[in-house]
Amino acid sequence: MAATTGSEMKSGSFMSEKSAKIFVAGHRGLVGSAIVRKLQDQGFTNLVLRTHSELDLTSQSDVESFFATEKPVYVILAAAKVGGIHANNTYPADFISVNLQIQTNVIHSAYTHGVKKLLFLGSSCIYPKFAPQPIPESALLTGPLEPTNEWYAIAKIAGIKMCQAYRLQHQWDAISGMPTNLYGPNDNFHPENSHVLPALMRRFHEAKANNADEVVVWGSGSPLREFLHVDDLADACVFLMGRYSGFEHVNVGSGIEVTIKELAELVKEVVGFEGKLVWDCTKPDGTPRKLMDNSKLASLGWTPKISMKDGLSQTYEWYLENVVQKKQ
Ligand SMILES: NC(=O)C1=CN([C@@H]2O[C@H](COP(=O)(O)OP(=O)(O)OC[C@H]3O[C@@H](n4cnc5c(N)ncnc54)[C@H](OP(=O)(O)O)[C@@H]3O)[C@@H](O)[C@H]2O)C=CC1
Ligand SMILES: C[C@H]1O[C@H](OP(=O)(O)OP(=O)(O)OC[C@H]2O[C@@H](n3cnc4c(=O)[nH]c(N)nc43)[C@H](O)[C@@H]2O)[C@@H](O)[C@@H](O)C1=O
Repeated sequence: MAATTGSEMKSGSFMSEKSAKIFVAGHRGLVGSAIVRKLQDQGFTNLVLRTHSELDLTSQSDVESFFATEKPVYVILAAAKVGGIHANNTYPADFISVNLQIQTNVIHSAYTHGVKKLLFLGSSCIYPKFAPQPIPESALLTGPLEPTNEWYAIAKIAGIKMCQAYRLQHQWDAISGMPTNLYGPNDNFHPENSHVLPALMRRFHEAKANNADEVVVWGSGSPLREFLHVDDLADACVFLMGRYSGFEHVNVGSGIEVTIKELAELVKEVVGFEGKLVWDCTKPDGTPRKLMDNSKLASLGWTPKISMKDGLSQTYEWYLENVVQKKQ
């Protein structure tokens, strides 16, 4: 069989089909909600959305009936079991099984029911723990994974491979984007299960409100992480839907890399906490560094716009208005 991988870049019709039915899976999450805002800003009028309780994407029969009935033309898959280092490390069975089920059901039913194009979202944790930095797309499957999130990473790698397999066998336009660590409105601010940025924002906020002297931060503070505002990611997703039809997944990063210690100092300043930091070295550091090589996406014509300073202030304002004030 000839390997039909699709053109690396073509100007698809997506951007001109403003009334085409688009299923954004996971539309109430950090990423899905940002994608909905971006699509609406760009004039897309026919979004089909389902909450988790309306459609459980782990149910193959429910997903199948949904696609048979709704017949979306485009799909953006931003529904997944997601969490930070502690959640990934504590619930490995959930992270591998739920993600494999959601993505397998959605990708297969989307193909079967004639969806024109699908975007699958993975994560920078798909790359080997000691990948070359910045990490090019070609580093996939070249070495062992970071143990704290290998179960989630294996599911995400399977998602990329499923898109590639359907492209090869059926010439179907399924693409994959690999975002770096994200933050922004509608993030998960759970004290243990969230990612580092929302976890610290909440912890500093609560410490300030309670006049605490210190805040505990996990690990050694030395790991490096790259952060991208979710509105930039959403912009990149719409860009990829309109402009990319290649076989290989595409990294989506910011190039903005800080140590966890620097991040803690930045969040502390934005929140206005004046006490000290205490490091809990019983907690895992995870991968030492995972900076994406963004040159592929940049060469297609996309670059991020939101600075970390603006992104952090905007996210803290959102947190105050939408989490803190709603609790009062
Ligand atoms: N956050 C980050 O830093 C990063 C995220 N990503 C990727 O982006 C995508 C979205 O992540 P993010 O927005 O952060 O995650 P969130 O947890 O914020 O949102 C996930 C969404 O998926 C929905 N969902 C989960 N399970 C099911 C299910 N069984 N049936 C239906 N819906 C379900 C959730 O609904 P409900 O809340 O009702 O359960 C929620 O709306 C994921 O693929 C993730 O891997 C990639 C890199 C970094
Ligand atoms: C996006 C990516 O996110 C996950 O990987 P991660 O980047 O390691 O995730 P994280 O944000 O939880 O931690 C980043 C760093 O920060 C430190 N850290 C300090 N203090 C807190 C803290 O309070 N909470 C958390 N969560 N981490 C803390 C923590 O010890 C670590 O060194 C994947 O599992 C997977 O979900 C994935 O793909």
